[in-house]
Amino acid sequence: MPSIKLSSDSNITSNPHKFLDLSSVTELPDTHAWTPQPDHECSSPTPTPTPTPTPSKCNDESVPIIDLNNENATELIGHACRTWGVFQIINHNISQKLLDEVELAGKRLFSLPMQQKLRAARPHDGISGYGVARISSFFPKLMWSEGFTILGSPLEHALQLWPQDYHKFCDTIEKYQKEMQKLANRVMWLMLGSLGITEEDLNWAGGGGGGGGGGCAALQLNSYPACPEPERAMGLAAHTDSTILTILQQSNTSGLQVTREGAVGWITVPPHRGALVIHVGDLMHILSNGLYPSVLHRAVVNRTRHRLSVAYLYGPPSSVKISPLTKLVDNLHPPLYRPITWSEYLGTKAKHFDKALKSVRLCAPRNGFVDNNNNNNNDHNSTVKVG
Ligand SMILES: C=C1C[C@]23C[C@H]1CC[C@H]2[C@@]12CCC[C@@](C)(C(=O)O1)[C@H]2[C@@H]3C(=O)O
Ligand SMILES: O=C(O)CCC(=O)C(=O)O
Ligand SMILES: [Fe+2]
Repeated sequence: MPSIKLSSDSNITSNPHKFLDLSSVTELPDTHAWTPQPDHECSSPTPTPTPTPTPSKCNDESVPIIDLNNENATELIGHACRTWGVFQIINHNISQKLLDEVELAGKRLFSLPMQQKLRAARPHDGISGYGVARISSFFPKLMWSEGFTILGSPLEHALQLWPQDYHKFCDTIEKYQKEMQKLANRVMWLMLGSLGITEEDLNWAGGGGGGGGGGCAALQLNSYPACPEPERAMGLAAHTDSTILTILQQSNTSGLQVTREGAVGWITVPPHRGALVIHVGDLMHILSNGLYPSVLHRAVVNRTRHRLSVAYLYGPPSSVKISPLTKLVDNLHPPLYRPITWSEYLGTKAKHFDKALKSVRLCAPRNGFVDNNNNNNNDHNSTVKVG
């Protein structure tokens, strides 16, 4: 498991003392008042999610739901990645019991008194622990959420939060990390398989057999308390994930919204009990040489319901340089991105946020014009150390 440390010159601030105890606030403070957001479908409670979602082919309106037992899963996933950059999966073999347990562990954590949570506050130059969203510094207003990031072992944080009774949290998180690692590796190989990529083309990723070899990950617990004025608040501002892929578990309250090229506005991803959402991340976009878009997404909040989400942010091992896969590159399709490690990319994201991908780009096709001049970014100072 990795240890990721932000270097001190990072642009990301993580001052936990900005924290209001959101669950006790009855009026939206100015610090959290965003201008009203279009497509904020958040003022009415979500009905209980449907127990058995119907797998669908891609259509224009809703994010596809893909049954991993479907014999055409590879093609369906490939199509969803090209057209949406996001899809939901069912029959993924993660037990409902484990999904419920991790949700409960998150609820237990966020319902602790603020003083206790602050004992595990994310250090100013760090990545793991309790804090506001890392991307907060790029926005003038604060988000209506609190987060907890775990890298590798949860033990240190569990001891800070529950000095006597840390076992329960650790057991659940460790079991979840193990299962998610296998699933992330399997889904990654389904995504790559549909591009014709085989094990010989990618030697760090440990094959698609579900052994889980290769990647590193961060686990992010997000809590969105009920909000007195949801249409003026923002749970988690629009972003793409700096990952190969992200596995997102959302509790039974909707809030996740995505965009899709060609579609107008935000599209809600409805929660389905037992289904997991998969996001194509920026590093998969690079690997696929731009064939798979990384999905722009955000989380909105709700007037009456508390919402919890758990994101398993999956990336490559620290020393691996990620670049467009050789098989996808030829004279007609030059590499669009320069090689970059996950740590370097996290540093770039911390500095440039939504311009991060662009800053790694080699050639921007403009009316067929190839432009190699915007590779001006070495970002050595903002490298994030992984491993
Ligand atoms: C491995 C990762 C990926 C991180 C940074 C680091 C740990 C925490 C992740 C998130 C989780 C919440 C959204 C995000 C945008 C954020 O603010 O923190 C993510 C970010 C990224 O995907 O860039
Ligand atoms: O809460 C959600 O639905 C989104 C969370 C998310 O985007 C993240 O943790 O990266
Ligand atoms: Fe995200």
